[in-house]
Amino acid sequence: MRASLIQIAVDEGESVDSRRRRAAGLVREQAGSDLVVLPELWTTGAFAYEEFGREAEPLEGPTYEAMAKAASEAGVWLHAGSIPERAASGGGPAAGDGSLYNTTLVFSPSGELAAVYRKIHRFGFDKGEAVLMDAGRDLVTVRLPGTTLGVATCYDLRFPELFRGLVDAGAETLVISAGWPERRRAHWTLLAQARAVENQAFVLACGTAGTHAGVPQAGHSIVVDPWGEVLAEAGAGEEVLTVDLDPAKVATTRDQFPALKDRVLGLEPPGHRR
Ligand SMILES: NC(=O)CCC(=O)C(=O)O
Repeated sequence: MRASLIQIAVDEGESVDSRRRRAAGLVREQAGSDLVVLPELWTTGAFAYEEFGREAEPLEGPTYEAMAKAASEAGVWLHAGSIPERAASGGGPAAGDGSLYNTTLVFSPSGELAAVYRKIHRFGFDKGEAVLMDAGRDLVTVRLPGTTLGVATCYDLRFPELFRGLVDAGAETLVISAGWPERRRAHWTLLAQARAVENQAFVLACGTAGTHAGVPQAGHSIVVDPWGEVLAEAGAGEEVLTVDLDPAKVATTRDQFPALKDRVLGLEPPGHRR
């Protein structure tokens, strides 16, 4: 399976329309790959909080249209990163007409919508995304020929229980789209490897390059195999990271080193038994 991670630069000098056209062109250039991945909130920038409401789109808005078309023209499975989605109804904290979500779209090679994932862990503590957007509730997996994707977004990477839930639902390839800042790049690399090792799964983590809202982005998109080996890692700038994976490696790793079978579930809290 050939996967291409498009680490697009999200700089303030470029309009959303221009970046959308450029992203579609980059997806089309990946014809021949099986799976193409874009990062989190690449239309606005993950830290451009003021843009979220202004640039929010309905699910089937301009980014959906452009990405569905690009997926079918390239003939690839497309994890189209995420968009600020204004849901048709709801009424989230700062949403106005409807709730805002950080929403991932996945398209099949014929351009059909295959999955929608709304980010569960919102970043910012008591500001930014955490107050502007609503939280998704549902884990999402997507069956591809040869592997099952488990979908997660950026800050989700810090929450191992989400990934265990995806593995329990059959995920073998964990795809994380992100807008991770340079300041915490060491966490990004470490956590990507940890999620691969503990879940004995491939990790495809695609971030952004550039600087928006004064936040330099880490880049360094990374692909890790189920043994924790880094198969490929991008630099800091805009780049397409392409890697060939053998999906069967998940089963062989889990058979040869069956640590997942040794899980002990339902542990009691301290002091429960006297
Ligand atoms: N967009 C995000 O979720 C940022 C996450 C982040 O910066 C971190 O976890 O650190």
